[in-house]
Amino acid sequence: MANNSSNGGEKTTTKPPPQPSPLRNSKFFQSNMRILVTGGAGFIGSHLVDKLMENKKNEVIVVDNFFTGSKDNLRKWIGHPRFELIRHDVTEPLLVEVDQIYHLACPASPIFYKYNPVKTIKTNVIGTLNMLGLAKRVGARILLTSTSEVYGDPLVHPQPESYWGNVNPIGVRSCYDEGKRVAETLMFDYHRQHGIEIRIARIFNTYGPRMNIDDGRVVSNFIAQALRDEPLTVQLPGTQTRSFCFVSDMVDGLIRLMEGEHTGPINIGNPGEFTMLELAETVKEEFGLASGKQDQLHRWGWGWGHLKKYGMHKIVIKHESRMKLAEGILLINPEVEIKKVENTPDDPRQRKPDITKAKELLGWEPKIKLREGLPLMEEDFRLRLGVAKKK
Ligand SMILES: NC(=O)c1ccc[n+]([C@@H]2O[C@H](COP(=O)([O-])OP(=O)(O)OC[C@H]3O[C@@H](n4cnc5c(N)ncnc54)[C@H](O)[C@@H]3O)[C@@H](O)[C@H]2O)c1
Ligand SMILES: O=C(O)[C@H]1O[C@H](OP(=O)(O)OP(=O)(O)OC[C@H]2O[C@@H](n3ccc(=O)[nH]c3=O)[C@H](O)[C@@H]2O)[C@H](O)[C@@H](O)[C@@H]1O
Repeated sequence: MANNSSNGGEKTTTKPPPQPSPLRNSKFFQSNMRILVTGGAGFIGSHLVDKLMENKKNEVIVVDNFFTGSKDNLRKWIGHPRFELIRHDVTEPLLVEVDQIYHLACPASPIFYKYNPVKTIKTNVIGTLNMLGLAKRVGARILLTSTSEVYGDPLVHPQPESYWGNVNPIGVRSCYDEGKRVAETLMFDYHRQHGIEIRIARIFNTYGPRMNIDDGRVVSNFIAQALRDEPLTVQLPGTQTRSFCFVSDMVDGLIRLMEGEHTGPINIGNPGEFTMLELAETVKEEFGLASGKQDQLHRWGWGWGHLKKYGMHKIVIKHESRMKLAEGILLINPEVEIKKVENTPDDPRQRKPDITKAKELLGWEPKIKLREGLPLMEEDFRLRLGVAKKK
């Protein structure tokens, strides 16, 4: 579409979208989808690589600077003929022939992204610019893992994608929150100006195996503290809420978004909302007893829900815990303390995704509840911490 600038300057025309490489129709392309995963050595990225590699038609290239990720997360793929790992910082240009780009490179834990805020915003802005430039050059479809932090400390609850957010532009979290907002802006500008195929996922709090044990995020903190018999540190006020999505559900959502026909942004998260105090209590309950508490109670003919209804479940937990402690099969001390500690500035007070779009446009919704996901993460942490189950 031509448009005349108001001062009679040069006519500007929007270039036609780049045609996919003619090689795309070659037998080779049809037999192999080449996928770049930036940040693929990280928590979500390494689970995404596992899933992508299950498809024998996929070739996966991971680039990562190992700031928060680890080669250990990818050890089972190193040396595999359809897999390549490149140490590369996305703030530097990259040249690889690929068909799809999952752009996950960015430290996710507040402790890490606040450690070097200038680098964090460079990664989000320059890193995303470099990946968009690559997508334009090779005609690749690109997915950005954005975040619920683009809503800031939301005044609308739950958060739909149409909500523009309530973000502090100069706070200690702005490197990440505003960095991701600019990344989204760049994605849409390349889409409108150059016809790049884009996909934007707004990821909500995700947890699961392979999270960094000491990366400071709440679920990893509580589980590591519980296993080390340390107090669970609830940051004030403790009534702030989050909604937690298990990593396998998250990966499923990302792949559906990439393979689908919608640019997004689309919220991907679990609408199950908890306060931090409730989360701490859940960790205590779930880990205060080894598995089998449900069978034990059913043997007694008591339904867990029945007990909870009359508030008796806490008495049973204490009783059961003391029994199992004696039997030496307790995972943690059920009396582990919950300690309230100071919080950091601009911590959002509430967060819950409206996932209507994900359901309707991607046919996706999370399957794993928090009480099902936590034990899967506890097993991973126990093994990595070398905390043997007592029986
Ligand atoms: N986990 C969550 O709860 C969550 C929530 C919302 C959004 N996200 C987003 O999802 C993505 C992955 O998050 P995660 O939880 O796996 O985090 P993570 O920190 O485990 O993984 C990020 C990966 O990116 C790499 N990386 C960071 N900066 C880089 C750079 N400049 N160049 C190359 N590699 C770089 C890290 O080394 C790491 O391997 C991030 O973009 C994050 O913002 C995560
Ligand atoms: O889902 C999201 O979009 C965001 O979720 C997290 O950000 P945040 O929710 O701040 O993550 P946590 O550090 O896990 O904090 C969650 C809540 O737990 C509290 N918290 C944290 C740690 C702790 O030990 N105790 C505790 O109560 C925090 O104050 C906060 O209210 C991720 O770190 C971000 O990368 C991501 O973008």
